Amino acid sequence: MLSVASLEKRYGDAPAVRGIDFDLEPGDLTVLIGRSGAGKTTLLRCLDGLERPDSGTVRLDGTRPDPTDIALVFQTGALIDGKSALETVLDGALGREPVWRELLGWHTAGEKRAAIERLHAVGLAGDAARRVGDLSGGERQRVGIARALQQEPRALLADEPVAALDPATARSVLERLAAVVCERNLVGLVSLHQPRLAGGVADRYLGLSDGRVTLDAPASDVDEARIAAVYDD
Ligand SMILES: Nc1ncnc2c1ncn2[C@@H]1O[C@H](COP(=O)(O)OP(=O)(O)OP(=O)(O)O)[C@@H](O)[C@H]1O
Repeated sequence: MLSVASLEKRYGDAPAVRGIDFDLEPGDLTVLIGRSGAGKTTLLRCLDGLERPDSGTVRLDGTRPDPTDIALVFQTGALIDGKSALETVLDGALGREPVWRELLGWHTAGEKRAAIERLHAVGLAGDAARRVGDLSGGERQRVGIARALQQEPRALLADEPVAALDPATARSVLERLAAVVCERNLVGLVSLHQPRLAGGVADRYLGLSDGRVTLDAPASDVDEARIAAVYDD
């Protein structure tokens, strides 16, 4: 379980997130919603360790997470166009393999097998050799998810991973995310600009308004009015 308690992050004097408390169960995909500036990215970056919170705690199953325990997928995938899909996924093992091996691009047979399996999990097994720069937006995002899985995280976070995609492609990427979170029993937390896309894939909703949690409920208890209230606050 990912447990967040009393999390606060300020930029200068301005609080970006404050008094954040929640628990997320593995196997569930939680959709993080809130207006622009509500603090979604800041929260995800604090969970991933890219930002240091001013106060509060983040725990995975009761202990402080290791750097590789929590993976974050970015909006544009943050991929290098010239690399193949397979090479990109292999990069996800950075931090788990010796630095010299990463620098030389040497990977063990086991890592390569695992990377192919992760491409398979996101529906791209046949695209391992393709240049990332030649892939569609949805395929790139799925490579980004496979790379995050290669990190062997216990929690998979994504910051607006489908913002640049058309609705049908966005939906299929979210369905893949939900599937890998469920199959691998990961904690899943994904921020979305369009909450409508979450219907049917979200197990839980977490809503932020002005840096505070104003919605934390299973999807079965959340209707359009509760979602709208997060944006009205
Ligand atoms: N590096 C930074 N320096 C100063 N202020 C920041 C920084 N990053 C975020 N903020 C501020 O913190 C608040 C929360 O921003 P954040 O990016 O977390 O919101 P968000 O919900 O992700 O917004 P969006 O949906 O537009 O991406 C905003 O007021 C923002 O201006």
